[in-house]
Amino acid sequence: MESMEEKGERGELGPDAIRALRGGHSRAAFARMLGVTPLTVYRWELPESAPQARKPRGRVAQSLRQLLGAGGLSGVSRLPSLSRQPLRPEESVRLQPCLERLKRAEWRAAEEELLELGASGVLKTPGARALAAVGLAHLQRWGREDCRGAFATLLPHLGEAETGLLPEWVELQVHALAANLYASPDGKLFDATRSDAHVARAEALMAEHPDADARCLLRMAQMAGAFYLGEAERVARYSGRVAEALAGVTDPALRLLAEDICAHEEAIRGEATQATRRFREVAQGAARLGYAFLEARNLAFLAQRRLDEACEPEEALLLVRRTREAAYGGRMARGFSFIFAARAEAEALLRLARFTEAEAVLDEADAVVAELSWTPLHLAVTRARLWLTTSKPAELRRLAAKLSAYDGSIQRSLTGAYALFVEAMADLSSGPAEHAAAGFAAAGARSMELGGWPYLRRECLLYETAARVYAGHREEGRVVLRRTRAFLERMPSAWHSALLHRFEALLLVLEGRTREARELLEASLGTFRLSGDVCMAAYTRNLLAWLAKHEGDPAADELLAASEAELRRLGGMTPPPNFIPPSVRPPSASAPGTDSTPATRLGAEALVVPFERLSVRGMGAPLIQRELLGVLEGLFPGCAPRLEEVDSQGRITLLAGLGTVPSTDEVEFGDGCGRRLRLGVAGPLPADGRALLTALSRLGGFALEVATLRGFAAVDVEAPGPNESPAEETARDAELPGFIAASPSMKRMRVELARLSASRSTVIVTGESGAGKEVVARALHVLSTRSQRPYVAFNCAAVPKELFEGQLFGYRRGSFTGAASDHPGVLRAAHGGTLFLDEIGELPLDVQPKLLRVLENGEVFPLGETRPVEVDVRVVAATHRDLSQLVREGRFREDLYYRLQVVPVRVPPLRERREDVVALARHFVRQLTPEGQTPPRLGPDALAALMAHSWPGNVRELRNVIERSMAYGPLPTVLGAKQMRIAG
Ligand SMILES: Nc1ncnc2c1ncn2[C@@H]1O[C@H](COP(=O)(O)OP(=O)(O)OP(=O)(O)O)[C@@H](O)[C@H]1O
Repeated sequence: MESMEEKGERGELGPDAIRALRGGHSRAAFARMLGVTPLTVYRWELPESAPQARKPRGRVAQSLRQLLGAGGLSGVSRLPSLSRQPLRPEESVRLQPCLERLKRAEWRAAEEELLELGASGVLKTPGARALAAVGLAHLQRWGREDCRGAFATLLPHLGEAETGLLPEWVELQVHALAANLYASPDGKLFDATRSDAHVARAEALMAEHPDADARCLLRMAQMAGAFYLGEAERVARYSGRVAEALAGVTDPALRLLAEDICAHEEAIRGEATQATRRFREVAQGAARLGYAFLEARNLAFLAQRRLDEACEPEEALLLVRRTREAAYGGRMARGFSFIFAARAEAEALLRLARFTEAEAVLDEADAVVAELSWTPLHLAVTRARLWLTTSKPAELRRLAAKLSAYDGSIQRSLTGAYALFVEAMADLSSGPAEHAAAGFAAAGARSMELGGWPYLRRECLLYETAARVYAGHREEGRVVLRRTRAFLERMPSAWHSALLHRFEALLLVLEGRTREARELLEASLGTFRLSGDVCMAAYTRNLLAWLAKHEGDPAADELLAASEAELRRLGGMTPPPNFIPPSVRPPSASAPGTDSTPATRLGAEALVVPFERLSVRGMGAPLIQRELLGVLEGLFPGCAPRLEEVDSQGRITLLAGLGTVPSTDEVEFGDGCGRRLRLGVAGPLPADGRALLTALSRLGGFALEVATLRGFAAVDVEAPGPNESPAEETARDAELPGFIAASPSMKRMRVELARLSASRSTVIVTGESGAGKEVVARALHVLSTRSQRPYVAFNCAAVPKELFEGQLFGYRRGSFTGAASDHPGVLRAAHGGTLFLDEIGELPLDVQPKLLRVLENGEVFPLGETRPVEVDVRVVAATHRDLSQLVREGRFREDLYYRLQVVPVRVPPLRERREDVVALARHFVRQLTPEGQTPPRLGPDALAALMAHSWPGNVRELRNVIERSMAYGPLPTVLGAKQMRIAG
């Protein structure tokens, strides 16, 4: 027998050689390795005399000869690189635009083009077909959240990647995507080992083919793998790597996706405030890019976060609706985002006591969970709360059993910890409270063992406090209470704090401190009532009625009857038998030493409840404002309180309360972030009323300051500008990409600017230096029907007086010494478009009548011309000076002054619109980060420093500060206050 080497040398590729080469491989596998069909291999192996027999030719023959030379396939796991077929030029040309579309999240167009390409037969090489499949699978996974569809698309090409048939850079793409698909939130697909194997293969290829986008995809796969395995520490580690990998990513859709991953990691770590900001930013970025999946997903998370901040449930429902709209618009499959949106929706419905609807929403989401073979843990807390409220212990036990029986691959251990939690909820509902307390403690401890899952821990701590109280464990109750409080300090949530107040009140009753208990219950009731939590408000009222009975209040029976009727009316919300601890039952069962005299409500005591209500951590600004008014109404019934904002010109905007009744007493205060507010009441106040009003306004001011500094959503994606729908606002953002408007006043202005789009009227923009007058002028142009025509800016302060006229109106050659050629002048240069005349106050007196003529007749008289020239220009003028003062001083013509005042627009100084500070700072950080690098984050100390500064130089000063802070050395990951060096 001839050896392989001998055959290789002779280069003979007869049937025997082929069969020997194929060895133990099937024809199909061998064919796949070579990129030919099994039929071709069959023909090679036919006796040479057979009519169908063929011989290998060309490049394939070359590879086979090489293989022969190398001693055959044995020991070769992949074919030598020659068997990798490069893409043909025409294939690359056709594929490139589709891949570019994917980067811009233009899923629909990309899909159509890729499918068309596939069907057209243009893609001949396996590499091109695989690349098209990667594109399709990518958009299915990250455009539609359809992991299964993506997997089905990619699967046929995984084999090709295994056999080394694809060009290496294409193989890398296949492995990167496969790593992510095996780390997907679909229990049927999830396989961390396979995901890791693909990561390893891709890493090996990346040594030769560095690819920043693929690297980021791999880090995302690792982070997702760790998350779905429920390994909190690894999640943190890999998320840091995602953040690092972000640096080189150029693909905008991928960047957003990676940002979203980082936000999730922050949320998992319990850095809720920071996460909220990121969710909001990603949702906005996604809306701008038209990236429905990310928008939907982040809106769902925002809804959940807003519920933590005790927003009104209706607001959360609105966000959920927007999530669904985005998902629908993006033709998304029902997956991860659907489940999270449903959870927020059910939570909001529960607060509105719409129990049946909440249950239906959860059932629907559960069906999706089952379809995806996903862990049921993410709906467990909401479910448990619902069944605790509606007293369904049997259902709770069934849920606990379901959770502990879960044997899927996603977050199995964590699901077990949730099972313990739900079991404890069942005990709280009907079993012994001691068991419940021990159960919550065990579930909390388990969450810590698993690396610390703060959301589960928060629930465990909170309900353990309640259980300890019901079990009559005073000492342990205090200890857990302290722990829960400390936890909520780190992870503020207004809603959970209000609930904790309620449980704390029960503990106080147990300790015989009923008056303090009442105060806490009232504070908690205030928060629930104002935030529209019908359900919790009803429970708290019921406790207050019990307390009244306990205190021997003659009206208690009536109160109790009314409260129980309310609970029944709300859908059978009878408190479970042990819901009221024995110590709160009538006096016979009360603890010794109980203060049984009705609470007196005089002097300092009157402030306890208001102070408690206004100092709940984690409230957003709107809730604080309403709390402030609610507290005033409680203290001075019928006083018609109202809260207004006063700008630097003394203009008033009503923020809350009724604006119809004139105030008889009012105090002004700051919100610590540059805004002046005014709290007013109508009607006579008691003797110390004004002092009380002042003290409350101060406290309200602090609460607002904290809320703003922490970034609790006062103004954000869900708060559109006046008369503007969220969709319109998003559209406006897209139209004016560099125009930052986060504050209500700037949002209002943006709407007004758009309304002026079709008008030709002259606009005068006033405002302090650096406030953004030119930015407004440009925005006017961009939004106007003239946007496709020229925009010309002319600074009246920068041109010597003698050249002024010529520059503005133009001149003919020779019309004055030095006029060597014709000059059209800026007015004619702006024909059809917009002329921005900056520093109009510097316009020389003798030029003023000529400009007036242009404004009145649309006629320009260039120097040296005998006839006027018609121009169609919209003039936008700007000044930081007081033009009326210049008129009084005779330095500005009155007629021109009035002509300019047709449409005045005032840009407020930055100190009057604090909400813009952080948004602008982030915008500048992004703008000033060199291409290809990751913009640093602004650290909390930097944010606080930015918010505290008064910005006399306005936006320009802010931009300079950011520029300076980024000017030295390599960019840090986080920009701190130290780098800012804001002038004092
Ligand atoms: N709303 C905004 N969004 C983004 N950037 C802004 C905004 N407002 C101002 N800026 C930036 O701040 C800087 C100053 O703005 P601008 O030049 O428009 O101020 P100005 O009021 O015209 O100043 P001056 O009175 O000194 O001419 C510019 O870099 C501008 O890009």
